[in-house]
Amino acid sequence: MKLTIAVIPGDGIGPEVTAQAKKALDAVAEVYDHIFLYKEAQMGACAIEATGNPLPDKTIEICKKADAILFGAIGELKYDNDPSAKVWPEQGLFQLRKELGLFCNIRPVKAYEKLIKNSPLKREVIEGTDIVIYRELSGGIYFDTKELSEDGLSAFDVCSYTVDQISRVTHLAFKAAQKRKKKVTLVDKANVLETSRLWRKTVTEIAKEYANVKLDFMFVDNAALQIVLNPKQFDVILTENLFGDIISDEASVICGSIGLLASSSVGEKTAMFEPIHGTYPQAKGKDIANPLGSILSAAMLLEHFGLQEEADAIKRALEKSLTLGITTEDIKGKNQYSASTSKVGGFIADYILNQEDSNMNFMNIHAGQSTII
Ligand SMILES: NC(=O)C1=CN([C@@H]2O[C@H](COP(=O)(O)OP(=O)(O)OC[C@H]3O[C@@H](n4cnc5c(N)ncnc54)[C@H](O)[C@@H]3O)[C@@H](O)[C@H]2O)C=CC1
Ligand SMILES: CC(C)CC(=O)C(=O)O
Ligand SMILES: [Mg+2]
Repeated sequence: MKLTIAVIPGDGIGPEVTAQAKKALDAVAEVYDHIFLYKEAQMGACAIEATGNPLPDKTIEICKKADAILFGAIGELKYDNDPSAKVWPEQGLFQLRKELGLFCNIRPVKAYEKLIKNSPLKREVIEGTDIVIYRELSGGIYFDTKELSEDGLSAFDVCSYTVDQISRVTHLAFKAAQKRKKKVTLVDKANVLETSRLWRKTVTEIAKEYANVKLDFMFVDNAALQIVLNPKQFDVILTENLFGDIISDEASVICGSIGLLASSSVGEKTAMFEPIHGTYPQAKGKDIANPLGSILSAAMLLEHFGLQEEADAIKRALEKSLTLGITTEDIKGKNQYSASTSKVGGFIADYILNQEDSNMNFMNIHAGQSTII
């Protein structure tokens, strides 16, 4: 298959982790005889520095022409800490999601056997957890009117949703549940918010079309508790933009690190693949960030095009890296045995290239070390 992939590395650790995802894709292309062409584009703080605009027109054009988009992360402390900034990196991401009509962000969360001991949660709580969060991505409080009063003493952000926005993501969530454990949990705040009441009404109606899927409801404050108390009760979580953003970061604790969580953002015409984390500015340029979320996002990209065998090859390589303990310091703690971002990415690419004979790569990576864990 020939695919043109727009690559937006972004800011902070974005370029470092995206480079590892590309290595994995290149290895897949070689082994499975595909052609992946990359078109790099700027977005975020780097784009502001270069052009004054967090989302240059050229980036939109490259993304619209591509078959899919691989995205790192955007954002920089300089802008986070300047409330009076006129333009900021995150605007680029939100505008791109809008331009491309990306309305559903899919975030799988699972407990990896090898990493259960790395989670601060107990084994018996998280073992076997397999959740997928369907986060609405085009509406809600992130997208509607926001204003600071002239005297600077008050501000508002409007949260709005339409039935159409709710319906399209709901259908995707129910279709996913049909192929899984047949349960959808709608996370909302319907005891307080009018938008949440519209969500409940709309989702309840749509649920009738999926008779084999059980629908239940949970208020978001309780969901934040239940995700760490009893995550195994969830199958598909369906929720609005802000709640999905927050509870998915929380759910990443189940995996052992947010650096492991991947996502796909889908629209009618295209899809973007991105780790769920941000730019982790403290790690920028240090080659210590976990690249697995970005690499798994590349696997989701392949799945999107029906390349399941290829996606599975990436996932097996990832599992092997966990088994061998070739992991970054967020997993292992900072010590002599933690591997760098590029070494983890290199191992995964080599493992795919060498048709899964890991021994040689393992020796290369750990040359001079007699033990690894
Ligand atoms: N999709 C995007 O581009 C996102 C961008 N951001 C932006 O990123 C910047 C930093 O935001 P934060 O709130 O600090 O969130 P963050 O996700 O960048 O980092 C939070 C914490 O998660 C951990 N972490 C994140 N990614 C990791 C990785 N790959 N490997 C190991 N550990 C990792 C680190 O402990 C870090 O301190 C801000 O400017 C924010 O706006 C935040 C979230 C998403
Ligand atoms: C730029 C961020 C506010 C977006 C975010 O946190 C996310 O989409 O997960
Ligand atoms: Mg987020």
